[in-house]
Amino acid sequence: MDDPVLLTGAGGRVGQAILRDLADDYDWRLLDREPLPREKIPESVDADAVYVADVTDDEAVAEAVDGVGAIIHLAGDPRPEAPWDSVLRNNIDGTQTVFEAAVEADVDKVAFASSNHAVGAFETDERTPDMYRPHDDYRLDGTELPRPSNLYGVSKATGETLGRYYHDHYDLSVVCVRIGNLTRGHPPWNYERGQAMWLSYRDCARLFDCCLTADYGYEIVYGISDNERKYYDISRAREVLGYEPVDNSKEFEDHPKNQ
Ligand SMILES: NC(=O)C1=CN([C@@H]2O[C@H](COP(=O)(O)OP(=O)(O)OC[C@H]3O[C@@H](n4cnc5c(N)ncnc54)[C@H](O)[C@@H]3O)[C@@H](O)[C@H]2O)C=CC1
Ligand SMILES: O=C1O[C@H](COP(=O)(O)O)[C@@H](O)[C@H](O)[C@H]1O
Repeated sequence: MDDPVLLTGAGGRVGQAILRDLADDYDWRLLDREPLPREKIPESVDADAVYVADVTDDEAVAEAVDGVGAIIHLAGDPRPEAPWDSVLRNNIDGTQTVFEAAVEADVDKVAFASSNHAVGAFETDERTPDMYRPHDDYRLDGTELPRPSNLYGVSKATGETLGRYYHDHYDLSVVCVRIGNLTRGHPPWNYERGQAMWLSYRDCARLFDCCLTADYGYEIVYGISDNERKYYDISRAREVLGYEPVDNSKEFEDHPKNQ
């Protein structure tokens, strides 16, 4: 990808995981509604490539998108318990604004940060906790319909559907990454669900790197590390995107904080 890449929500956890490993690999433009402190901006990024803007501001988004080849769209309210007015504005309206700006500016591809919470209601009382354990072979693979856990999950499922619309009607390449649980350094302690859907920082960067370099039409993939415990099948991410995760939450299983 020689053209600039816009990263929305650049100051957050996922954005910083991506920039930590890919700062020098792309010509980044960074957008966040909060001013980014110096330590969150890679040295390779000029000040005029940093946009302080809300993703619901269509004029500001159009300016940031002009001339980019791809967008990684992360900005939004990430709280599973977020109220409807917030996810409606930040996640649904903001995502539609980004997709619309992308087609207006003739952008090639958009990687959209969806979530495990778009499908959290598959985790029924009958299936849990077994589905979080290595012996269990229950899998979601991205072909299933959404079954959101909460209104935040509804907003992520809506973002996926917006992506489908902009792909089908405007030929925009769209990949929706149902991100699991991103934590730095180690998986969440004493949390089987979180360990089954752990996404390490370096695997997060590897996955979004693939989203920028691979060819695809419309895809929904799961964003987790190569965990032994899992209920998400990452074959599609491997096959279509070339994703090769290197971490596995099992490596931390005997850590004292897990006992
Ligand atoms: N961290 C995780 O484990 C997971 C994250 N995700 C998704 O990934 C994305 C990023 O999540 P995190 O980095 O964890 O969240 P975060 O809260 O650390 O970062 C989000 C960033 O987006 C910015 N932002 C929020 N609303 C905005 C708006 N309306 N306009 C412009 N900027 C705005 C915030 O200022 C913040 O810097 C979110 O869409 C979240 O739903 C999905 C699944 C798991
Ligand atoms: O979508 C998200 O999912 C992760 C994991 O969910 P949790 O309910 O197991 O914590 C969450 O940590 C993150 O904030 C959220 O954006």
